[in-house]
Amino acid sequence: MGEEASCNSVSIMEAVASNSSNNKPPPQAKENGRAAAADAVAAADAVVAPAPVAVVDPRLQGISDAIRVVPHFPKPGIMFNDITTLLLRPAVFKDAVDIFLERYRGMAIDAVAGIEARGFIFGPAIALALGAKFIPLRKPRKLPGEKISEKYVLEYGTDCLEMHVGAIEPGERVLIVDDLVATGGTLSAAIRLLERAGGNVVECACLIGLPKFKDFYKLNGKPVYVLVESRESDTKN
Ligand SMILES: O=P(O)(O)OC[C@H]1O[C@H](OP(=O)(O)OP(=O)(O)O)[C@H](O)[C@@H]1O
Ligand SMILES: Nc1ncnc2[nH]cnc12
Repeated sequence: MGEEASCNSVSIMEAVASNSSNNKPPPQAKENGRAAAADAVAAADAVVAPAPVAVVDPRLQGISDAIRVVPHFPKPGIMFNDITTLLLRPAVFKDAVDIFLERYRGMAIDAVAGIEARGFIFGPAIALALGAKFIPLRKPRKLPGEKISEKYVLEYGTDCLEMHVGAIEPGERVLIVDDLVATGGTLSAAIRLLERAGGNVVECACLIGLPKFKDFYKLNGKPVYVLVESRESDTKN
């Protein structure tokens, strides 16, 4: 993959949403004999709708370049996207957090839920800057108090997430943070946990999304905001 191709200019979910919404007449319009009218509306839309403009944030390329790709880790066939190399570059680490803050300031986020382990690196920085509480979603047998659990399937195995009862109040607006979405199994479990406790999941935010899963970037009806696509090879680190 070329370096230019490795960055998204906006979230993948936003692109999916715009493809699937107002650009075409609904199918039932054709079925009930209003095909010509619907086509005319579509044609008018095509004339007046502004062409999408790809505004590429220059920080995204730096973020993509700072992530190391380790082939065949933790098992053969997995191209592991390692964010620890990004953490060694404070300016790039800050860029990533800043981009999330630019998106979520003003969205009345009450809580940031971080997924163990790598969501614990980005989530608290975002929570503190937003003035929101931080909720750790932990792997099994780590939380001492009363908890609820959700199992899920991973690219390379199965796992479970747990959350303390009482961490979220019903109706609170939650942002879920992790480093990477691959199958979406982990984020889906996190969404289920928070919703079972009455949380209002506003969005999920990840640094990296694997391109082969990009059509799935709406999970349990919740948008997933991704900064960069994963790189499948590594030439820089
Ligand atoms: O979209 P998915 O297919 O569910 O995969 C994404 C998850 O996998 C990784 O964590 P991992 O389970 O490897 O745990 P770790 O961070 O504790 O190493 C990553 O940090 C995400 O949490
Ligand atoms: N390819 C990958 N790189 C890093 N973390 C992951 N979690 C699931 N798939 C992954």
